[in-house]
Amino acid sequence: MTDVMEQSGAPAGSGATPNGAGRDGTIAAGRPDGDPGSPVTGTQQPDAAARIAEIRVRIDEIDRTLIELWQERAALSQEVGTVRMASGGTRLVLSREQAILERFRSALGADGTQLALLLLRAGRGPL
Ligand SMILES: O=C(O)C(=O)C[C@]1(C(=O)O)C=C[C@@H](O)C=C1
Repeated sequence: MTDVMEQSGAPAGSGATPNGAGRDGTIAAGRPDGDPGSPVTGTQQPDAAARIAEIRVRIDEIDRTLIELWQERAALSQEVGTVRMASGGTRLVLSREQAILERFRSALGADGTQLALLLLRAGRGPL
């Protein structure tokens, strides 16, 4: 795929969205062997391209950590729910959810609220 195609969005009829994800959220592999390879940097300037590649190493580390933490949190949240319901308690504790929503909102603003809603849903399922 060329830079021009990257900038102008997905090829017509590919079913992909501008960020590269398909309608179902999956990312198509860039190579036939399934290895996504090294995505283009979006610049032709070598120094800028080198710096972008360097920064992306750390971004990829952060993303891996976020995914691990997301999965760990969801598993812990599910365990809390299982323990509570097995002991005759409620599936949810809304006051606790409110406190978590407020924690994320005060740290990150409106996006924090959206993030917290997704985190809570990952653990206890949709309301
Ligand atoms: O802390 C709890 O009691 C949980 O059950 C975990 C959790 C969460 O994911 O943070 C999930 C459901 C509850 O309604 C509140 C919070």
